Amino acid sequence: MEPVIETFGITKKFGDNIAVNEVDLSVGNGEVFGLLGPNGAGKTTLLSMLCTILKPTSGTAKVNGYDIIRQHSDVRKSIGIVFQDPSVDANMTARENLQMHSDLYSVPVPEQKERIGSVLKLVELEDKANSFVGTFSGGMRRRLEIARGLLHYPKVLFLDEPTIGLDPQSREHIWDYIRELKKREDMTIILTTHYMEEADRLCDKIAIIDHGKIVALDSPGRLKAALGGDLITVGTKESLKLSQIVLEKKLSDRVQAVNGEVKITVNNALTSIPRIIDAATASGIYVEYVSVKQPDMNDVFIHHTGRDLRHESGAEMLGRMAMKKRRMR
Ligand SMILES: Nc1ncnc2c1ncn2[C@@H]1O[C@H](COP(=O)(O)OP(=O)(O)OP(=O)(O)O)[C@@H](O)[C@H]1O
Repeated sequence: MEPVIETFGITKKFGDNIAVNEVDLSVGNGEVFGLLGPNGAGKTTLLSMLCTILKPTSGTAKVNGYDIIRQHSDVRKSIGIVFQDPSVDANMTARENLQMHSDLYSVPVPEQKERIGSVLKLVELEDKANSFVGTFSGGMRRRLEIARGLLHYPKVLFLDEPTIGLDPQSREHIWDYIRELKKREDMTIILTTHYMEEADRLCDKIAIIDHGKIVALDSPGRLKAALGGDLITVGTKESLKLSQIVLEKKLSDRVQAVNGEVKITVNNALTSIPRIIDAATASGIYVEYVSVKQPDMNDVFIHHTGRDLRHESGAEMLGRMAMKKRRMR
């Protein structure tokens, strides 16, 4: 099967900073493909190059068979973009916003009314068609932006952090629309996220990106299975010291100390836990708690990047959103 997106050593440098570093990846038709990574990993930069908003420093990519450098206007016509930059006008109604975009993208006039009705229906905003966008909640605006990105029948939809800052219920709604789109319109969807649950539940494939490089790429199920075994989490103030002891005593060779916890992957937790606690006690380390589970996406992420994203505060998230919006202008 011919990939819908294919990148060839695509690279973007900002001065000495290599934001995207020789990335090769391919996305198949009809896939929901997630770029998952910590702040500054290069997700938005990669997406922006694929959308022809930014030009690569070297390498290139094909989107829908078109080269992003030589055939950028063909790429643009064949894709839908929903980025962080607020792209709907608060002083217009939902329908007026969509009407303006249809004209901009030359959606044939006889088809416009039906198309606008159909995208509004998809994001459940039909009854708000004539309301001013200024009165919409954050989630409703995001839904309208997605509807807008779909008006010209794109074959590929690019979504930059589609649910950032939304409450859990609005997030679930957006996930439903994305799933529906994939099913109904046979569309390929590529999105960036730093929400583990979003990547896990929504994406067919996930590329974990860190320091501009893809460090893992597979289906969520296979990424989790690759970690294997039981994951023991030990809470202690001396997580670094305990992780070294576990390694020295060969209790496991997969150990990471993150945020006051030690994550230890073992074949059998039942036999390993007493030995880990004995080793800790013998070294005078106080163990606050111990838990066991099968690895989830967050563990996959920690395994590949050495970082835990769950600890981002609301203020950090808002700061990041503001910075992104500034950069997109
Ligand atoms: N226009 C720009 N000028 C200079 N540096 C930039 C620009 N855009 C991005 N960068 C830098 O490139 C790197 C990758 O940024 P990018 O926004 O792609 O990361 P990201 O994974 O989307 O992160 P986040 O989730 O925080 O938005 C960062 O170090 C960032 O500071």
